[in-house]
Amino acid sequence: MCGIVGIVSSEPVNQQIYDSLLLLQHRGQDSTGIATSEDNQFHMVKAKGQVREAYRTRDMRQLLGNVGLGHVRYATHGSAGSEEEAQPFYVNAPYGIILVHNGNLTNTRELTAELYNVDRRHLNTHSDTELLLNVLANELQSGISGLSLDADQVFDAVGRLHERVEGSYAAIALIAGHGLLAFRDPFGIRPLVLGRRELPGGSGEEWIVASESLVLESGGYEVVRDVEPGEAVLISPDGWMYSRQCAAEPRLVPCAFEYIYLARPDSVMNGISVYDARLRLGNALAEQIIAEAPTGDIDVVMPIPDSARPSAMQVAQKLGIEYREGFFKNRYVGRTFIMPGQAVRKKTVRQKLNAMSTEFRGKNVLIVDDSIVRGTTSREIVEMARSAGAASVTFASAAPPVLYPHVYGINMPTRRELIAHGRSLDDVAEEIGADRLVYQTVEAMDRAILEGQDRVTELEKSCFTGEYIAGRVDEEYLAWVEATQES
Ligand SMILES: O=P(O)(O)OC[C@H]1O[C@H](OP(=O)(O)OP(=O)(O)O)[C@H](O)[C@@H]1O
Ligand SMILES: NC(=O)CC[C@H](N)C(=O)O
Ligand SMILES: [Mg+2]
Repeated sequence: MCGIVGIVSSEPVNQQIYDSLLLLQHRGQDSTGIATSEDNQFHMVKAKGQVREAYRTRDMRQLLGNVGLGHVRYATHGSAGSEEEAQPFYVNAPYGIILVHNGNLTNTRELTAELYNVDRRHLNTHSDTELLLNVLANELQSGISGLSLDADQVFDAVGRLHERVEGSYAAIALIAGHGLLAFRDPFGIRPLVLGRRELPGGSGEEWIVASESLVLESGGYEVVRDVEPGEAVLISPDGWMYSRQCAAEPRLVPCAFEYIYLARPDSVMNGISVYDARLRLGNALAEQIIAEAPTGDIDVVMPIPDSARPSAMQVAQKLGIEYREGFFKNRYVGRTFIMPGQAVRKKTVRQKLNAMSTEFRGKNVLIVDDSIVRGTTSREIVEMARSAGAASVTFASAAPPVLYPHVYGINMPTRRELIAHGRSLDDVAEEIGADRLVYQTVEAMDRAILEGQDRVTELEKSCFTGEYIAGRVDEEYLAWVEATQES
């Protein structure tokens, strides 16, 4: 999962893009990049690591221009450690295009072959984003004659891109001299939101597109709306906004994992508040706990910081059991799950969380997490709770068991790494060392996330059900991913 942002202004955008990326850091920690456009010249800086350490003052000074975009990467295709695969990506024709992408393409093998054999395009990395950019460039190139490019030609090109590309993609591109283009895949799996603000003193207006609404709010932008699934939005360098539905059959099916774990709680996605969804997941989980596990002996409910807090609060309230914070987090350590490599994830859980023994000694604790994926966190946490003196540990997950790979932008590509895959509830409890284990059901998760609105009626939840909505994702594909991707 990555974070993306693009801004069109009548003032320099470098600082605003930097600030926006800081707010999106929770979506990707592997690498980051910013590109700006000044007249017809692009400036670009990319680096490994997090936003704070990636940019120097001299880099920021170089990023001139009133139009720009930025990216924080959490690799799902190719290599997390590769500087060359850090985004944005650039092609020089037609016009010059720079692109950032959140999502994961699934027909990369077919696209790689087509782009070389038919379109005669050179690919220099293993990144799926480079494929997406080259398809866009190719479709733009094939739809123009002469020098001019109008909004309809751009939207036609995005329409042809939708026909060629499978998987998930929310993308933002700069087209030299023509402004900023943003588009979302026909299922709207990954988020993208559009905002606007008046510049102080009536000196014009600015447009922004970003992965999460909190970026807009923090920058003082009015949230205009989500970019629709399949839709493309083009904002000219002088601030004119054009939009069109470019997909033949758009259908909004956003990723459930955004609401469960990935997004910041203070964001609203597709009309659903992430925080409210997490509260409702907590309510539903409490009902499940009541139905499945005797709670009479439980002394305290505890969250695993940070993402589980809203759900854990509701569990405690619904069960009428005291809510306590027993795990403390080192705020200087990033999110564990989105780090590349299992060894570093495992080591980091210990560095990140510490169990305070006074809160555990002799107590029967109910620990709530938003999800159990590889079990890296839960295994360590249960062990820490026991060493801190817990009498018993009940573990509850606000998400259902993760049984299948996620191929649409969350890096859980192989079945063997998923702790619940091929294991019964009791086996998983034993694996993580818990006395009791309770999972949310898929139906209850659906209801909890979707409640209270009618805009979203279905969620992308293949990692729980094994049903993949976009592209050909079958046994052969999953086996190929398992054999080739880093996990
Ligand atoms: O079963 P696992 O493979 O360990 O994955 C699940 C865990 O990873 C995430 O936490 P993370 O530390 O990434 O972020 P957070 O601080 O936002 O909770 C998530 O909140 C779970 O705690
Ligand atoms: N998490 C993402 O959105 C990743 C984008 C792209 N697939 C990459 O690996 O760079
Ligand atoms: Mg967590």
